[in-house]
Amino acid sequence: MRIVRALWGSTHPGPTLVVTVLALTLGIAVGLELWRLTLLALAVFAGQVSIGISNDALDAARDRAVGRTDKPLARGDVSLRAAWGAASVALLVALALSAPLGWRMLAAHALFLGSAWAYNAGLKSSALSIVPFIVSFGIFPSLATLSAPDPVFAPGWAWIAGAALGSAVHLTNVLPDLDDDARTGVRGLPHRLGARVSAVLAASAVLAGGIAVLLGTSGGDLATVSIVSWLFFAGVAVVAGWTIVRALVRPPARVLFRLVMVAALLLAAQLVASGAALAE
Ligand SMILES: CC(C)=CCC/C(C)=C/CC/C(C)=C/COP(=O)(O)OP(=O)(O)O
Repeated sequence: MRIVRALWGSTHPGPTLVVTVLALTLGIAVGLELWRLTLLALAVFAGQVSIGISNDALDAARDRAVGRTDKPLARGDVSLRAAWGAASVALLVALALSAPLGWRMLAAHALFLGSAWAYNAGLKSSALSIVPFIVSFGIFPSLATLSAPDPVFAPGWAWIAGAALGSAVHLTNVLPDLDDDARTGVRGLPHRLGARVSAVLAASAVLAGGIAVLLGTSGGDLATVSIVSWLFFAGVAVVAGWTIVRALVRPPARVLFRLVMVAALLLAAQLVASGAALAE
């Protein structure tokens, strides 16, 4: 039980659940039948487990060096061997569950996972650290549309919204860890840009993503945008705008991280609210 709890704690439970729920809601929005929806959600969940645990396994020595007590592997609650075993099994399960949904979905999910594992394996410490987030989250809406009986890639605006969401997640996820990372030599793009520029870029990306959804779903005719989509977009615009102003006029603080996360969640909700347009 202790091992299972430690492994679960190493999956990055928050992002694992959020990404799984996002896949599920996009699947519902594009009208997948129950068995397809179930496979999609379980495959994405297993993939997230593999990404999260392998990330902590690769970071264990660094996390121990800076005394990260929030990391079960750094605390020694579970062995590295068990972690690698769990991450490998989860990866295989993710691919095996994707296969019945068709080879296109399998290939897209393999790209999503390969890009995320490449981040864990070293890209996180380079100036290209944002690329896996652009690639993985860019293709993410297509995991739902490619799971349909008539598989299609999601439209361009959904790729833009996904990539914007991924960029914002990366640029802000590392903000609270900037000092620890500097001590252990992790220098990704946000470390090079600094907290203020990263927060402004993240909020701008979310805003651009919101505009892409608004224009994309309506084909440029804003009169056809539903009231729900407008409300989510208004939320995105207000929170992102506030974040940008706050980052520019006051010293960077943890509140920026929370603000960008709220704006990113509103963008995800806007994307899901416009989900029916994904399958058109
Ligand atoms: C990479 C990628 C495209 C993932 C897509 C899905 C996603 C958001 C997974 C969350 C787990 C993760 C790799 C967090 C970043 O770790 P970190 O090492 O930067 O930070 P940490 O200190 O929280 O582990």
